[in-house]
Amino acid sequence: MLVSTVEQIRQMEIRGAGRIARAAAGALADHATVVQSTELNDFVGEMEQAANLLVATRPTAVSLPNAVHLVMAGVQTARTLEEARSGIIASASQFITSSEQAVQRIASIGARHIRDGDVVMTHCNSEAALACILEAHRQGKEIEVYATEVRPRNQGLVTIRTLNDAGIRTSYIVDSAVRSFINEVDLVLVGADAISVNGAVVNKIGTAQMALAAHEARVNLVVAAETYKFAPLTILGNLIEIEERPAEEVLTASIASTLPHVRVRNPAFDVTPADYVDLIITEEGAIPPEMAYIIIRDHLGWSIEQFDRPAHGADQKE
Ligand SMILES: O=P(O)(O)OC[C@H]1O[C@H](OP(=O)(O)O)[C@H](O)[C@@H]1O
Repeated sequence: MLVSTVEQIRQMEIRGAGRIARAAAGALADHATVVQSTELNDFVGEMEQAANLLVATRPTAVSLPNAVHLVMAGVQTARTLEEARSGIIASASQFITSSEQAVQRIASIGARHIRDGDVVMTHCNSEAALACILEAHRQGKEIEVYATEVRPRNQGLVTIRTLNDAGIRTSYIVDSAVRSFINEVDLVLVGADAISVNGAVVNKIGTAQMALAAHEARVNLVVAAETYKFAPLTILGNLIEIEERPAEEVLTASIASTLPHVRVRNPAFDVTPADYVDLIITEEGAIPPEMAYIIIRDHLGWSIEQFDRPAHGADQKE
């Protein structure tokens, strides 16, 4: 299970920041039950190796290290192997349940920000953002969605399938058509893979240009994100790593081999500065991006005081 989960996350068969986090928690719980060690130290070592393997699969979605951190939290202080094992299993199950509840809570808070008659534009396939749209629809609001294609992995297909199944009128557009349609839109609603202490939002590549278009057209941009999408280490000025994926996702190897002077760049995410974000819907409530530090301090338990060196340049640069 550990090896297959690692591979599925790497290959994006399991994808979406929340789903990745829950899959990692589940894989750790499963690994804790199968590890053969008879000594506490060996067990802890094996589990830490598994944790590192999971965290290394995809570098951007901070939900992954946050989930692993929460699941592994008690392991260092466990007095016996059994205590360490049961602690991991319990924390993993607690994380999975609270993550699912967080999405439901975000749906009900987010739906309040979608009005009857609204046209909503979304990008990529975010469970949290879609939950808000589905909940607004369930409440009987007449809404319409513009969903992008999301090159190169086409996650937009998953989004339009979900919207179609719910009976929501949807326009499917190529990524480059965002600005052409932004004036027909009342609200942009997207998810997040990571949110920095200064409120910058890291999400699927193309989000930042959608945000720019929304800003220019004076359309509000709302982000739906669980509190474990906030990145504690950005307090120290650490930047969130933007994953660059294989060239073959963009250009087939057979075409690429005929173009020796062409290099493909394939970043999976981009950074939307806080200035372009109107609201972040978390399970704890809707907050302005400027309140990101409060979430990191009060809900993830990391505060600036715990570090012995001062924070420096905490801006997430683009
Ligand atoms: O957690 P939820 O809201 O489902 O998704 C959050 C974000 O995770 C996805 O990343 P990818 O498709 O795994 O690269 C998208 O960028 C999406 O907006």
